Amino acid sequence: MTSSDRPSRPKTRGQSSRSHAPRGAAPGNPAPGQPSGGPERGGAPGGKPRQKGHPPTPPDPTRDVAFDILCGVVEHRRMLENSLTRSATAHHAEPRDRAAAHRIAAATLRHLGTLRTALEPFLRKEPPEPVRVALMMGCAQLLFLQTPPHAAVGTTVSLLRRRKLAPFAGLANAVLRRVAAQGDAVLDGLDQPRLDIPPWLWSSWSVLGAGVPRAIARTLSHEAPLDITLRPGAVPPEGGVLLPNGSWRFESGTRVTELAGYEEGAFWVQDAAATLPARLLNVQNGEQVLDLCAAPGGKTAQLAVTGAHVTAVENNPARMERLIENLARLRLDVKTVQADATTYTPDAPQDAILLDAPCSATGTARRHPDVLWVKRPRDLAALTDMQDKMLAAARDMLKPGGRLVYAVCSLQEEEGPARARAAQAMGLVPSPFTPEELPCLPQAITPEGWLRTHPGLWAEQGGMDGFFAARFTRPA
Ligand SMILES: C[S@@+](CC[C@H](N)C(=O)[O-])C[C@H]1O[C@@H](n2cnc3c(N)ncnc32)[C@H](O)[C@@H]1O
Repeated sequence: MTSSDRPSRPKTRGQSSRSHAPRGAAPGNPAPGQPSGGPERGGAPGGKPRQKGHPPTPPDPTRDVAFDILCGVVEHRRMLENSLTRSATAHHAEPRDRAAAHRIAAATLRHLGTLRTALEPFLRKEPPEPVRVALMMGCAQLLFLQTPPHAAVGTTVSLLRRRKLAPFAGLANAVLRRVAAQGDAVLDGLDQPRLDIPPWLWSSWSVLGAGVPRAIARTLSHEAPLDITLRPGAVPPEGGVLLPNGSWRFESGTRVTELAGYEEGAFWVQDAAATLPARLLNVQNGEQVLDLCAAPGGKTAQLAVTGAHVTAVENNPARMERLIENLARLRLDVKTVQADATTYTPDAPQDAILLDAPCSATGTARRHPDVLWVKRPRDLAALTDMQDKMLAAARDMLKPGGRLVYAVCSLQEEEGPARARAAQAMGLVPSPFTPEELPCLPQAITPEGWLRTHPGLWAEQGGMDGFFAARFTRPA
């Protein structure tokens, strides 16, 4: 993380000096510490910790995996999913440990700027970054996950000891006990929405309208609900709410595999906003349709249920496997091709193409809060270059008069409006969307006839992912 991406911190630090070291010990945490950046009380002369006297720390794959994920994001800009798989294997984490680790890591990432700033008054010295990560993780459990204080404090202290950071166990004990004692008061006066979005993203979202960055940030502070798309005629599982676009929404934390009809292929997981680009391609029964960049296949499924002849192209073998599994569960007849969308040549020119291009995915930060802290402005150039190559390739795969919808789950200008203009410069003719085509969300159609959704829309129902889409035709 670069310093410019970090939320600004208050300059004054004084509360620690007014504080008193806590008395007593949390379970599994026998030595109360001191509220300073120094080593745990009882350290040997010369600053070396005395390890004697502490019982062995119990294994805790949940916190180990969450800590690895967070260090991966904060220190190495590694995506959450990559660290999750690697760390879960290393720590022999059971599925429920993985799920719990994901929940802790995601809550910490959703509130990363707030946690960093809230901890400042408790720290006299800057701790090493992994220690700060452990403190933020402990704090997130206390303030946002309602973990009982003894568990949040004790597990953080044990984690530091397991990770050869024992000299900071006392600091963690003291700081987290003080945070637990003060509770939500530690958040008083903090502009949480502003702190939890890196400044470069906040300012880049201002073009979406006054107040939009704040509306987005508010939605991103909550876990996203689960949305599904029903196949035509299927019975919706119980417990969902019907959204204006036809998606069914379930509470966050709902296990999709436990919903009635999952095994039978009655529905697929798809955010409400993600349903819009394929819908706006207006695919008809019998048309030849290409889905470029198809996995995991929500949009492929939408195209296939129309009765069109769909070919799904995906270059990533693991994601292709997932796409094939999903299509098999849904019993949908789709031709799948593992290929690079920039060089693939279809057997015949196509009636319609959906290009859901790889992108920064900043529109999906509700589900993937790591995106906020992993992506940098300089990552955009390689993505926009790839998007242009894909647009040019897609143009050449179309019949004269054929339709193309370009879509990205990004909120960034460079990947949205700028690419639509690039497509026009490549000879593609704009075919603007109209608000009448989208009566469920007319406010998402821009004056240019593009689709722009963001997480602040339908906020009272839990928001939606951010998407940009534009439609074109190939001239005759
Ligand atoms: C935004 S995701 C697609 C989501 C998908 N359309 C859906 O609705 O489920 C982009 C996909 O493009 C794939 N991809 C990236 N580069 C590609 C390339 N050169 N050729 C084909 N697929 C590519 C990625 O592996 C990823 O699965």
